[in-house]
Amino acid sequence: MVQVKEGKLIGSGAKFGIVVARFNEFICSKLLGGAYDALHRHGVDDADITTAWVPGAFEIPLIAQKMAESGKYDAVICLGAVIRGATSHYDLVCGESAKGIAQASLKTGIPIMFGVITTENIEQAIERAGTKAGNKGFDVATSAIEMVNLIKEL
Ligand SMILES: Nc1c(NC[C@H](O)[C@H](O)[C@H](O)CO)[nH]c(=O)[nH]c1=O
Ligand SMILES: CC(=O)[C@@H](O)COP(=O)(O)O
Repeated sequence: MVQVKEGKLIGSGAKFGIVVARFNEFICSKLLGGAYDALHRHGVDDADITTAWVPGAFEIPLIAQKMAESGKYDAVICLGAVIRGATSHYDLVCGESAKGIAQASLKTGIPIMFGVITTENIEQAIERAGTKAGNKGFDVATSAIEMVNLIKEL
């Protein structure tokens, strides 16, 4: 009989860190609201959520790793919005943010969720921050709950 493991979407009792970028705050605040909504609707109390604001997506990995290393959190949710400008800066910020978050998760063994939206324009960002494409903050927060419970099952 094949053993199948998957995480339940029950968040009560788990502790979550959130790292959110202030750059494009109009978008990121909506992502944060979506993450709070997901955590609350899956039973997470405000007392079990800690939110840290950083200047931009480039700074997310460091604070996410610090949170993960602290032992205080079962998962860390990273939220940001990188919107392409006129130069190659977009590619560097996206790449380093994604790589840094992934490396921090593997280094610490704590689920660190990639909730940084990377878009070609503001319209695409708005679509992913609570309009026609949903709210990516809600999605990654829900995935964080799943990962916390999956790890407990292993
Ligand atoms: N252009 C965007 C940035 N740029 C700022 C960097 O993330 C970083 O804060 C700065 O280079 C100082 O180290 N950040 C975003 O989150 N989104 C952008 O679109
Ligand atoms: C994603 C970015 O870093 C972007 O906002 C920077 O804009 P620009 O490439 O026009 O300097």
